[in-house]
Amino acid sequence: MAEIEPMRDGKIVDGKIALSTSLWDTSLEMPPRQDASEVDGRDANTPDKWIKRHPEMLRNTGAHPFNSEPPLKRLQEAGWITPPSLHVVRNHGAVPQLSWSEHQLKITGVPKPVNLSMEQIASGEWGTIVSIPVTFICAGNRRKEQNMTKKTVGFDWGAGAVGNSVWTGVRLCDLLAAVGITRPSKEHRFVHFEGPLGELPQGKTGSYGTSIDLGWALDRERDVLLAFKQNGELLTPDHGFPLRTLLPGCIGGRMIKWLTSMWVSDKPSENHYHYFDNRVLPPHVDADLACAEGWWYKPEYIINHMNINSAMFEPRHNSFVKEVSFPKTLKVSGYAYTGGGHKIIRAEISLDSGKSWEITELSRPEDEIAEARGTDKHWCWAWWETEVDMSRLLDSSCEEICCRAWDSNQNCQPVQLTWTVMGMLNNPIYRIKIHRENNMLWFEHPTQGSMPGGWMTDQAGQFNENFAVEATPGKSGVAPLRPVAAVWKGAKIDSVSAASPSSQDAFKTTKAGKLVQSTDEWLSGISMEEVKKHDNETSCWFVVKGNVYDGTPYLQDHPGGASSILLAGGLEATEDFEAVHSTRAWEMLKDYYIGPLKSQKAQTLARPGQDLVKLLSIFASLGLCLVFWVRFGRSSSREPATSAFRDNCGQP
Ligand code: HEM
Repeated sequence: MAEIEPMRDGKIVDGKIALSTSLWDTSLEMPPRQDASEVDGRDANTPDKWIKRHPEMLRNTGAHPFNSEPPLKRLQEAGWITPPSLHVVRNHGAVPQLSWSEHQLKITGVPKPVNLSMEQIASGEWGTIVSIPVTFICAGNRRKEQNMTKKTVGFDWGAGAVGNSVWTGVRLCDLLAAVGITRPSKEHRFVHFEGPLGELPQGKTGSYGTSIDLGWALDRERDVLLAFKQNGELLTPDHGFPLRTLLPGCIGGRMIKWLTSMWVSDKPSENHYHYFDNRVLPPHVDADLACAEGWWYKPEYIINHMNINSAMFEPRHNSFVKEVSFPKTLKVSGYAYTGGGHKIIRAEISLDSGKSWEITELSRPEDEIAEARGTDKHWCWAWWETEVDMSRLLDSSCEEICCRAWDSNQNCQPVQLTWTVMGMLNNPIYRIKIHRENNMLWFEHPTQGSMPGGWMTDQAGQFNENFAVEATPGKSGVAPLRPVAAVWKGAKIDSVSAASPSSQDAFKTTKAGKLVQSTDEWLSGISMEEVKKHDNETSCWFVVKGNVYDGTPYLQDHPGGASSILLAGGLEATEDFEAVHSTRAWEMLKDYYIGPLKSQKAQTLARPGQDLVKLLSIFASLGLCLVFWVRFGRSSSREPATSAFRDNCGQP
């Protein structure tokens, strides 16, 4: 083994990491890590207050749990290899605090069960240590486009839920061989992975787990790793320190972080998240039907391998070119990825809403690595770019720039979005709208992840001066003669128009919700002062759309964990609630209603004795808070939950 695949322990030498190859040596330069130097104020009151996170990472579920993607601009500027600090993170709850010296991986259900320390795993005695570049993608990448069409059960992700790093670890097939498993049998068909027990609110064991077919795990060509390093350094807590699984070509949701136990059995996983997460169901199935008809349990709807996808880095959202300084050409660039080890063979753009497609210049740094490895497997994203003649963009018949990619299996992205209840693997062609106004041209992406803006959102068509950036001119100023890939001769393809999401109407009733108690007084109106007093485990109220809810009885069962509700305790939480929840969750919310919020006016009238000076001082401090808030953004999670992540202003 060691002869055909030498030990590659991921050490950085002269800024480079030697990769695992069998034919000749090759290495990859590592980008600057860009680690944060201090804990972000937004984490201060959460269980993750010990973790330093890049301040520009966009938070898609408020302050906690940390579900985060980099703005597209930062992702692109970081380069083809993504530093851990700017790499997408999906956490279902608090990050477990584990130690390298004490952590053990328990392996059972095998002929030679064993508990392995991290030192043992990293020693190379249980399998050669290998280093390979792999693109990691959250299956929710681009989900906000689905949510803007109709709310799914998942929270918003923009197009930045993707990162590419060099991962170092031991091959699962080698480790399995060392514990006595070299091929599937009737008793040995699935390999299970699980994180720490009791880590999460849901499921019998409270742990995140899944299983994959043993044949997949044993296939050396599929490069399944138990990884302990990312880009040459030990994993960061958010990426699974000290040990995680890494399944190239697969969705992130199957790669278990903080890996604690592994076993082999004759049945697939029964873990809660194995069934109720990472599924693509047919579009007619909503959350209720999925439960009523058992769709979660149908094995064919599980998702493992990534589908083909692409998106544009440039022109950036809200970027512009002014008439006085129109460049000759404009740079159009983006990324593309696919699953299952296939490779992206071309990326195309269309300037006529998909009737014809023109081939762009593709960059696939992985080719040389795959060659040196002697494999046809491709696990990394491809980048592409081209330049477009400004005269074509100025022509009013050009309404949008679209992109799509093709892979070596001739898979291509669909023209239209297909809605599904979890909104996963969303991959229709990516469309940037072109606006012509005030002697300038400006560009609008479909969404912005957790940031406001985008032609699919309520803010469609609104140019934001505060975040405006100049679009990048083309490199050479001469548009290449791009080969036209295909021309659609059929009926006109309409460009997709902006769909306004229908936000939930304010809920009105005179009765308390089924699961809480209220009083006549509260049902006639509750002051914000009263709400503020209920901000802890014994009584946790929050305000959504002018109504007050008592979330206390739901703390322990909440899928987002008790801390998400506690963080909203005593606060106005409409925007954060809206960002995350499905129609079903909005229905459930009604059961926790305890009364309407008293309007500011009503509260003032109810206290005629209050002198004017006191009122003025309240308004003055409110004004000051607002100025402070707008100026510095939110740094403490005890500030109003509303807009918790909207002010994180690194515009993609
Ligand atoms: C009693 C009130 C609440 C109910 C009934 C409720 C219900 C739910 C449900 C059913 C989900 C699963 C996803 C879905 O179906 O939408 C969920 C997820 C979530 N909720 Fe709530 N929720 C409540 C309050 C809150 C509050 C006040 C916050 C914070 C503002 C919050 C933050 C979250 C987060 C972050 C998740 C996502 C967890 C993940 O997927 O990682 N929830 N909630």
